[in-house]
Amino acid sequence: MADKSEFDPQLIISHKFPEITYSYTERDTALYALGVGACADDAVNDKELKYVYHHDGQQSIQVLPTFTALFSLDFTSQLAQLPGFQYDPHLLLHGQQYVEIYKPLPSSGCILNKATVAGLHDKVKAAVLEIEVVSYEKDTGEMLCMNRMTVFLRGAGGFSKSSQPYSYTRYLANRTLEYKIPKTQPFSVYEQRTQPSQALLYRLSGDYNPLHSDPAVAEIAGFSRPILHGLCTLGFAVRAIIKCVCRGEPNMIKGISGRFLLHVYPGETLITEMWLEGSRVLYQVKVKERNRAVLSGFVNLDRLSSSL
Ligand SMILES: CCCCCCC[C@@H](O)CC(=O)SCCNC(=O)CCNC(=O)[C@H](O)C(C)(C)COP(=O)(O)OP(=O)(O)OC[C@H]1O[C@@H](n2cnc3c(N)ncnc32)[C@H](O)[C@@H]1OP(=O)(O)O
Repeated sequence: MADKSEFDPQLIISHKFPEITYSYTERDTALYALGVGACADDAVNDKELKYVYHHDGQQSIQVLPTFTALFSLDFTSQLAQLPGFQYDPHLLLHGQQYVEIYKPLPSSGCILNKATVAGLHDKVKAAVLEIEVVSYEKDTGEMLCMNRMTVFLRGAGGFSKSSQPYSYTRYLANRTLEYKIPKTQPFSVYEQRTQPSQALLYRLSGDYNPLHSDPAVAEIAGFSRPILHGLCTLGFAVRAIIKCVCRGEPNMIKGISGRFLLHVYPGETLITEMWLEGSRVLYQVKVKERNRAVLSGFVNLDRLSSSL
C-alpha cells in the first residue's frame, strides 16, 4: 500500500520529465504491426502486407497510426522518479489513451519526446495520473503527434488533504472528447481472434511490463493469468476501423481515443463495433467469450467518403 503522507499533488503536477529520444527502424514498425494482429488472417493475400513488407513496389512500409502510442512508453520508468508520488507498480493499469496525429509517421526515424503531467485525480480507491507526451521529428523539429496516457493506480488514492477529492486536468482547448456509444445497429462489425501468444509478441515492441508475461506477477495484480496490453487491444480496434471504414488507408486517422473498461486475456476474440458520426467513428470492443465490453472510444478522420 502506498504511503499517502509522501504524496504531494503540487510537486507531482509541476514536475518536468527529462526529454527522451526514441529511434526506430522498419523492423520495429513491422514487428509492431504483427503484434497488433496485422496479417494474422491471411499472411499472403492480406491487404495488410503493406505494414510489414515493401509490397507492390512501395518505397517504405506503411505505419499504423497506433504506433505513435509507443512514444509515450519510455516514460513508464520515469514514474518511479516522480517526486511526491507513491504507488505500487504491480497495481498499475492502463486506463485511457488519447492520440493526435499531425503528419503521417515515417517508417523509421528518430523522435524527440517531451512529457509533462497533464492530470492527477484522487478516486479514493485509486489515483488517476495523466501524462502528456508531445513528439517531434529530431532532424526537422516538426511536431508529429501528441499522446495523453492515463494510468489507473489501484491503492494509491485517498491522498487529498481536504474533504474534496483532489482533481486537476490541463484542459485541451477546442476538442470534443466526450462520446456516447449509440444503442443503434453498428455501421460495421469486425471479429478478430487474438493469439494465446499475443502479449508475448506485442511486448517486443517495448512494453515489457511483466503483468503481460509472468503468471506470478499477474496473480499479485489480481488476474488468473497474464493479460493483454491495453495498447495491443487498441491496435486491434483501430486496424478494424482502417479495414472497415477507411478502406485500408491508415493516414485517414488523425485522432484516437480509447478507454480500457476491462482486461483482455490473450487468446480471446475481439469484436469491434463501429458507428459513424460525421467525421468521427465511435467504437466499442467486446470480448466474445465473456460477452463483456473491454474498450470504447472514438477515432477522428480527416475525411469520410460520402459514398460510405
Ligand atoms: C507513462 C505511463 C505509462 C503506462 C503504461 C501502461 C502499462 C501497460 O503495460 C499496462 C496495461 O496495459 S494494463 C491492461 C489494460 N488496462 C486494463 O485492462 C484496465 C481495464 N479496466 C479496468 O479494469 C477497470 O475499468 C478499472 C480497474 C480501471 C476501473 O474500474 P473500477 O475500479 O470498477 O472503477 P469505477 O468504480 O468504475 O470508477 C472509479 C473512478 O475511476 C474512473 N475510472 C474508471 N475506469 C477508468 C479508466 N479506465 N481510466 C480512467 N479513469 C477511470 C471513473 O470515472 C471513476 O471516477 P468518478 O468516480 O470520478 O466517476
